[in-house]
Amino acid sequence: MASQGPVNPSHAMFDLFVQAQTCKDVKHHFTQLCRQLEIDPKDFGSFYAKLKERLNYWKAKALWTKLDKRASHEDYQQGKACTKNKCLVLGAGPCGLRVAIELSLLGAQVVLLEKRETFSRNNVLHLWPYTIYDLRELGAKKFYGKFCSGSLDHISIRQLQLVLLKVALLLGVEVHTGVEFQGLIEPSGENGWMAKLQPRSHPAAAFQFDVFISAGGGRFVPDGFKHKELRGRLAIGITANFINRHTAAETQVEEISGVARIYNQKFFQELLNETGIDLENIVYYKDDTHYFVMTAKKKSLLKKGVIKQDYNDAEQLLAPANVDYEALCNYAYDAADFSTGGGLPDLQFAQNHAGRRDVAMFDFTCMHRAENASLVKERRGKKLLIGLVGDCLVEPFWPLGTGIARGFFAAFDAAWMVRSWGNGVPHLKVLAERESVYQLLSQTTPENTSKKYAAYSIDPRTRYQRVNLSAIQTHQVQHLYDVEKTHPSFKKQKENSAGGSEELLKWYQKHTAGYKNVNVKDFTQSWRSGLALCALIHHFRPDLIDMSSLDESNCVHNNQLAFSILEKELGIPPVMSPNSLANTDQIDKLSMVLYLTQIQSAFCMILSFKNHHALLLNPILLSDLFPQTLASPVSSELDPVAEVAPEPDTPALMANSEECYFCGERVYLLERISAEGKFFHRTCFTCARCNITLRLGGYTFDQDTGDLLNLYMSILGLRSLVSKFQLFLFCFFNIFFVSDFSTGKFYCELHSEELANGPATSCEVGH
Ligand SMILES: NC(=O)C1=CN([C@@H]2O[C@H](COP(=O)(O)OP(=O)(O)OC[C@H]3O[C@@H](n4cnc5c(N)ncnc54)[C@H](OP(=O)(O)O)[C@@H]3O)[C@@H](O)[C@H]2O)C=CC1
Repeated sequence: MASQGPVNPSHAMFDLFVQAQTCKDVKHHFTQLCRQLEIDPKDFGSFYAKLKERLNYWKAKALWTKLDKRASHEDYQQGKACTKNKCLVLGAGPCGLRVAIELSLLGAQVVLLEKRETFSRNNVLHLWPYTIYDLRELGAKKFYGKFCSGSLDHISIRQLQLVLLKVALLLGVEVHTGVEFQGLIEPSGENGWMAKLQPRSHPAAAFQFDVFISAGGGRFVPDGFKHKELRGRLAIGITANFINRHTAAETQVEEISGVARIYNQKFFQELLNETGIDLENIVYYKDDTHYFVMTAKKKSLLKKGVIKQDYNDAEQLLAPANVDYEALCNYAYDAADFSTGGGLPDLQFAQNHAGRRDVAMFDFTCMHRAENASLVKERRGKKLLIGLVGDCLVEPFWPLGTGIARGFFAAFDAAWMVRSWGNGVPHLKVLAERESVYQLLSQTTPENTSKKYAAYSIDPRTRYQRVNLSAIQTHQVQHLYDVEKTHPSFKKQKENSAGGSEELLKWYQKHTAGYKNVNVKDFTQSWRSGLALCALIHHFRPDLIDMSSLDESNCVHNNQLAFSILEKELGIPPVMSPNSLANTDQIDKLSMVLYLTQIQSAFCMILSFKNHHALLLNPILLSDLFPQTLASPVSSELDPVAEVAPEPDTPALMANSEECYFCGERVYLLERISAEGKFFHRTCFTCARCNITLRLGGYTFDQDTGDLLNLYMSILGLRSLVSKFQLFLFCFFNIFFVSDFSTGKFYCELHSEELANGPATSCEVGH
């Protein structure tokens, strides 16, 4: 009744804003509220403070208490960490909105663009415990009373978007819907980085920014980033949403949090007998809609006429032209009706954003993942920090329950990156830190992340259990700094390196001149036979090599000889195998330059130390400088003044070559990769269970020695049906690379999930 509502118009407007159930209504009531309170939302710096001051309404105050608590976290530096930063966020999906909230708490000006006008995703997302905690602390329950009530741990995407949109607006984020981002516009004249938008005349097109966060969803890849596609065996997913009228009869019907064929043969056989529908599994969640997601067998889809023609290629198979939409609706309807025992009366499809019946079919074993999470572009001296979050960074393999949880993690990590940027941390360090954290993202599970949800902040150390912010070094992210070729710093860098290589080449020419079959004219082919290296060694230490015994055609032997001497006497490990140098199609120039620079440094020091005999009086210093030389019997024959080590400023080559962690063979610098402090051949880096090749950042390492998977398998019989369903899913979709924390072994995503989660994790149903 009208008389029971608040009398103060701004209170009434606030209530309407809080209760609004569409994106349009939220924005409309927000504008009305701002007008009523005479606050300009563009005044982002003081907007929230003014709002609090002018809306002294008990309902609002309860919300302010929550938001104040979050804002008071030390990471935000009292909202001053990023006051100079202007951030453009692309995408008002859950992840774009979540990162926008964090950026505004850091004090940045945040403009968010979304091409859709409406929030119409009925699909339901499973929430990890921390996401529930996080959303509660942002006031989710005040905006959506039913939020995770009782044992519910899911929410429809559109409800989640509405909650986050409201919070973002209250914190001063400028949200524009119906605007498409079409690319970056490089700085020119007085202008900094801007965005090309559709419509072109949109006011946000004038926004100049120094941070760009892309949360544009799974298929959106901003310029400069590379996506990898991971594809498993075909698994055809169908999602369907039906209107929930919230009647007593509907309330009675129980949710199905996951049932898989291998654990309930009878159910699926009956379904097949009665309807001709053949499924691997089915999930049903009751939310804004009745939401069903199921995996259907291709054969039954063909038989029921849902798929018109059989193709091996999944894209062709599921292309809209090859799908009978009517038949698909019937298929989904019958499956939903059967699995709920006909308990949902008058099943009627909800509408999707296109105003059609909300049913979709897709190949959900195809997953994209960005190779890196960040990038810095510099043009005309203006730097732009770019970061990816959400599906745009890592698309979830939804049956594993990872999507929104990892999406929020990435949003926090991106905010932490922007905080460093705002604090003036050098750009390469910002990138290195962000990429160090990104390596861990695919490994996160509810089990291996910190349980102290209240302590979670944008600081990765509060969430990831084993994070090393310096795991990746600045020199490893040079390629993520994209500076224009005409920029003075680029030119200088290039000149220096060119000049440096020329000097190096001349030095080698001088010290190998006159040797038979040795002609140093480059950093690649000239070194293939091994004679040039042997000649150099002979030049400085003729006693170590008999040049007359060497045969130019015996390249592998020559290389082996030179590598051994250089390693033993100077402590410089080879960067590749003797065979690789002799036979590879393309010798890596950069690696050779680095290797030869090491050798040059070492021999130069020998020469220079000839005049510094005093040094030899200090044996401790000597042993520090020349460990190999002093330890080796050969070295005792060396001229003492020659006992020198390479310069310490080339750490990469200082490390000795290692044995491969997997095969035990020697692994050379050029061919080696490392993870968890272990070195190995790229080809040896495979999952301990399924042998699939792993990638860095996409594995889990288990330190213990026992294989927990066996343990989980053995206790499987004691677990619930849902648990079995999960394990079944993990086995069924055995392709994705993650990792685990239980065995001294490396695991792919699939098997790590099995290990880390065990069969107890519930499945995610959003997609
Ligand atoms: N159908 C489903 O159930 C889906 C579920 N999800 C789940 O949602 C969660 C978070 O996803 P999130 O990473 O936020 O991504 P989302 O896909 O939810 O959001 C990205 C948004 O950005 C919009 N967008 C894309 N390109 C542009 C552009 N050039 N200009 C303006 N807007 C653009 C997208 O519109 P548009 O979609 O029209 O391209 C979309 O609304 C994950 O858990 C994920 O699994 C994500 C996608 C689909």
